Amino acid sequence: MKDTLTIALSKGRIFKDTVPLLKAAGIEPLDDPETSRKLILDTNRDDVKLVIIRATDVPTYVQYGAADLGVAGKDVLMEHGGQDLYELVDLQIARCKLMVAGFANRPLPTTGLKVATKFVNCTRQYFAEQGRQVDVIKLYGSMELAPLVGLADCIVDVVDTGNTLRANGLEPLEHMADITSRLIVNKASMKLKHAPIRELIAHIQHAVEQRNLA
Ligand SMILES: Nc1ncnc2c1ncn2[C@@H]1O[C@H](COP(=O)(O)OP(=O)(O)OP(=O)(O)O)[C@@H](O)[C@H]1O
Ligand SMILES: O=P(O)(O)OC[C@H]1O[C@H](OP(=O)(O)OP(=O)(O)O)[C@H](O)[C@@H]1O
Repeated sequence: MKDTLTIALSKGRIFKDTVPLLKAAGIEPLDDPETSRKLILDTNRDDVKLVIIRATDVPTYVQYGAADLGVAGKDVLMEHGGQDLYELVDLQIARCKLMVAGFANRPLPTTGLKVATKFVNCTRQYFAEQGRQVDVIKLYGSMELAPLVGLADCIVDVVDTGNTLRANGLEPLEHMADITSRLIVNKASMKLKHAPIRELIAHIQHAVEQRNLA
């Protein structure tokens, strides 16, 4: 019997940008997660299933082997820590930057700096490396609101066009990391299902290169 491969994806931009890469590997989902309520999607291949989960949960499913592979942003991977998984292909999708953002003409306090973010580990590490003492306030979304209502002096979040920051009177202040999404693989799956995973990776890698040439 053929090994089954389970691939973890999040709805929205990652799903949308991953579908063409999967198609190049001969894998086509039979449902659209934007319209279906199903969490496990069949594909045109009996041996490949997609599981649709929150972006932040993708590394966890892959770490524990509940999914063999997944697609996750580098921001999410840095925050997770990357235990028990390999980061194999930079898919160069969902490109953005992890940044510190705040009010343009208000210097950040040098002591007692309050930072609101969902990226608490990345944030602690970034400021600790610079010897800056911070209070990190964990949020789950809409970080931009925090400085506006005095919850924090600044935020750490991903920025693409900068429109969300601008719309809220904020600006990017410090660049922390360039972000793209990566294909990740569970370490045990990589050993046990080596051949089908290698084949899938080769197709996806090729599709990324072809897309970049176009
Ligand atoms: N505005 C953006 N432009 C480009 N890429 C982005 C943008 N926002 C987020 N990303 C990247 O896409 C990934 C998935 O983002 P998405 O918005 O689908 O999930 P999320 O809402 O951040 O996560 P969750 O649902 O788990 O809270 C992020 O981890 C990041 O790498
Ligand atoms: O610089 P911009 O182009 O404005 O993009 C940045 C915004 O994108 C992300 O949110 P997203 O659009 O994914 O919304 P969500 O995470 O709340 O779904 C992020 O949390 C920022 O709010």
